[in-house]
Order: sequence, then structure tokens, then C-alpha cells
Amino acid sequence: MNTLLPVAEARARLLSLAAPLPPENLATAEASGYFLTHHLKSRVTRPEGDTSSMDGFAVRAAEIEGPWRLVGESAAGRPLDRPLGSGEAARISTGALLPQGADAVVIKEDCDCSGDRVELSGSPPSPRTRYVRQAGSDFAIGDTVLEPGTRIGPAQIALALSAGHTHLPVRRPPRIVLIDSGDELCAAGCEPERGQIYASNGPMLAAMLAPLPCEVERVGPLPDSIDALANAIGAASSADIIVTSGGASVGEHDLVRPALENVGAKLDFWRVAVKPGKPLLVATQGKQVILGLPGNPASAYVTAYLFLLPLVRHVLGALDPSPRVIPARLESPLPKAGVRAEYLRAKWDGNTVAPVRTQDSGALAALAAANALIVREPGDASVEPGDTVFIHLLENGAIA
Ligand SMILES: Nc1nc2c(c(=O)[nH]1)N[C@H]1C(S)=C(S)[C@@H](COP(=O)(O)OP(=O)(O)OC[C@H]3O[C@@H](n4cnc5c(N)ncnc54)[C@H](O)[C@@H]3O)O[C@H]1N2
Ligand code: MOO
Repeated sequence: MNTLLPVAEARARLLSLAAPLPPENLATAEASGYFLTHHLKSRVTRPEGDTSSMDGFAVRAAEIEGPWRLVGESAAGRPLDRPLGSGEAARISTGALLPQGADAVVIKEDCDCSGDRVELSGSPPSPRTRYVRQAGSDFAIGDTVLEPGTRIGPAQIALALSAGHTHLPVRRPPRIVLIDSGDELCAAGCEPERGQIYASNGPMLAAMLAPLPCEVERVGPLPDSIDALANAIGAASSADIIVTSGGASVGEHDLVRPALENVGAKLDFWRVAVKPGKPLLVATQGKQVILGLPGNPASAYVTAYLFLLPLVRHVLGALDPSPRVIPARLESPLPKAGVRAEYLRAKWDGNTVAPVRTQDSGALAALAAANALIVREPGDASVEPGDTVFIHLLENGAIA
């Protein structure tokens, strides 16, 4: 138990402890943030027929030079009820079906219309079908429009509704209990005594989880007592995931491990080769996964980002639950990396990235000033300004 697990191995081990949660159907409009369990086949063809992409006149492509006789209108939702004959044009709006016999659209700006006579005043469309959306060009009935494991966001909601799905198959949101513990902690709004600090990890973790579908309950702050911790863990028996923060290290008041022992939870691993966050511990109790995050705020943040969020995405059915890195240009030099993977709190301006002024894992002002994490793999060589490093973008793509 003394060796430090590499990050990827620890994460794989953590994810293997939890199966995706049972499926349920959810109203499509409510499904933002969930992951699809099955592929989704369209119940309709879109567009159902050839449709205009512009306001103008529907005509025959073979008669693209005009002039034409105006015989009616095809509006969105109110198609023309007769076919278009030779030499005829129909006024057409964006999104309206082309009348039978029409296969081109001349835009309004390129036409003069007087009474029932329409003439070309500008250029004809090139190619002639430029403003026609072909039937089924978006998708056809029976097409798979979304794959299993897809994260449902605004565009996927619009697509699923347009494909005729009022409900979507997703996985039940996990129930997550977040426990703050430590004698030094007082809850927001209290008057801290000498040596006390405000408990902030629980609310921080809840905010990190907010974009994911889950039911979060916060408990604490609890005193440094094995019984208090064991009782809270015992009371959370219906939770899928329990997250503690603090008390994970080796101090006399670090009581998460004894409390887990007390409730009969099985320790799976303790200590990961990660900086910050080394004392991370993971245990199970039946199907329940218990994550003991380190107490230092930056350590809790980084380990939640690297382990808790992927675990939640995994039980929600994400196929690729781990956070991605992107390359970025470094602004200031970095020394050779150590034996633990390091996640430097950093500021990325869209072009270059630089570590924030302190990497102290207790420093909240520095954590809050960061919008990215620079990843330094164990043993990475020193790097100079202009070199490429890999970063995780935090929160909303790091855009304020
Ligand atoms: N002798 C050693 N000491 C430490 C080691 C070690 O290996 N040997 N590891 C260090 C590392 S790395 C970390 S990280 C910390 C983490 O320790 P714990 O998980 O036991 O956390 P605590 O000691 O309980 O608290 C650390 C720090 O964080 C504050 N804290 C805790 N909970 C909250 C909360 N809910 N909200 C805000 N702040 C919180 C706490 O007050 C402490 O200041 O251990 C090192 N020590
Ligand atoms: O590695 Mo600990 O998580 O920084 O302070």
C-alpha cells in the first residue's frame, strides 16, 4: 500500500469499481447533461421534401433565366397545393416545401416582381439548386442520428426532438453525498474561533458536479471523530458515491481510513502519484464507491477533476469519461518534472499558458485565478517559453 499508483491506473481502477447506473427514460427537453444509453434512430426524414433555404421564388431549374408567372405561395408550414407548371413561379419562404415540379429557388433580391410577373434582375443561382435543401439531406427515417454514450447538450436536444423523440434513454443520476470534516471547520455564516476556517470543499465540489446530472447532498462540517465520520458514512447508505475531503493523510486526526474500517468498507487503494492530491483514497461498500479526497482545497479540486468527475460521467454512461488535454504554448520555463504527475494551476489566455503565482495546495486565491491545469507527466524534461505543453481547460472551456 506504500507505492503510489500512477494517475491513469488509479482512474481505471476507480472506474472498474462502479457499473453504469440503471437506464430510465427522460423527457428530451430535460435531458441536458445526460448520456444516451442506446443509439437513436430517426422517426422522420428531414427535410421531408425538397425545401427552400432562402426567401424568393420557386421555379424550374431548366427555366432559371425566367421570366415567370406568379401562381401562388408556398410558406413554411403551408405548402402550395398545386404543382408548378412550365413558366410558372411560386413565392417561397425559408423552410417552405418546394411545390411539385419546382427544383430551384431564385432569391428575392435577384428578382423584380410586378403583379403576377416575376423577372430575373440579378444573377441566377449557381449551381441552380443552390438554395434547395434536398429531401433527407439532414437525415432520413431510420438513420442513426445519435450514438450511445453521446452527451446530450442543446444541439442533441434539438436533433432528438426533430427526429421525433419526446423521451430519451439515459441513466439514473447518481446520488452523491459530500462530507466536510475537520475540527477546524465552521460552516458558512458562522463566526470562526481562533484557528478555525470556513468549510469550503463541500460547496466547491457541489459546484464542480453541478453541470452533471446528479443528486448531491452535503453533510457537515463534522468534528474530527471516527464515530461522527462513521455515522455519516453509515447514514449515506443509499448514496451511490460518498466523497469525503480532508483526513485522508497520515496525521493523528486523519480519520477517514479508520472510519471506513469501522463501517466495514473495503479500502481499494490509497495514495496516487499525483501532485497535488497524493493522499487520495478509494474504498467500496457493496456497490457504493467512497472517495476520500485530500483536504487541501487545490488537492481536493484537482483530484475531483481527475477522479470524481470521470467516475460520475462513467456511471452516467459516458464512453470516454476522462478529461481531455489540448496543446498550448508555454509562457515561462518549467523545471524537470518530479516522480508524481503534476497538475499546475495555470492561466491560459487563448494563446499561451503560465502557472499561477503559487502552487501551494492550500492557496485558494491562486486556485481561483487559474482557468487551466498544465499537465507534467512524471519525469518530463524541463521546458522553455514557446515550448508546447498539454493543458486541461477548466470550467466552460476556460472562458469567463
Ligand atoms: N507527514 C505528512 N503530512 C502530510 C502528507 C504526508 O504525506 N505526510 N501529505 C500532505 C498532503 S500531500 C496533503 S494534500 C495534505 C492532505 O491531508 P488530509 O487529506 O489529511 O487533509 P487535512 O489534513 O484534514 O486538511 C488539509 C488542509 O485542508 C483543509 N481542509 C480540510 N477540509 C476542508 C474543507 N472541507 N474546506 C476547506 N478546507 C479544508 C484543512 O483545514 C487543512 O488546512 O496533507 C499533507 N500532510
Ligand atoms: O500533494 Mo498534497 O495534495 O498537495 O498538498
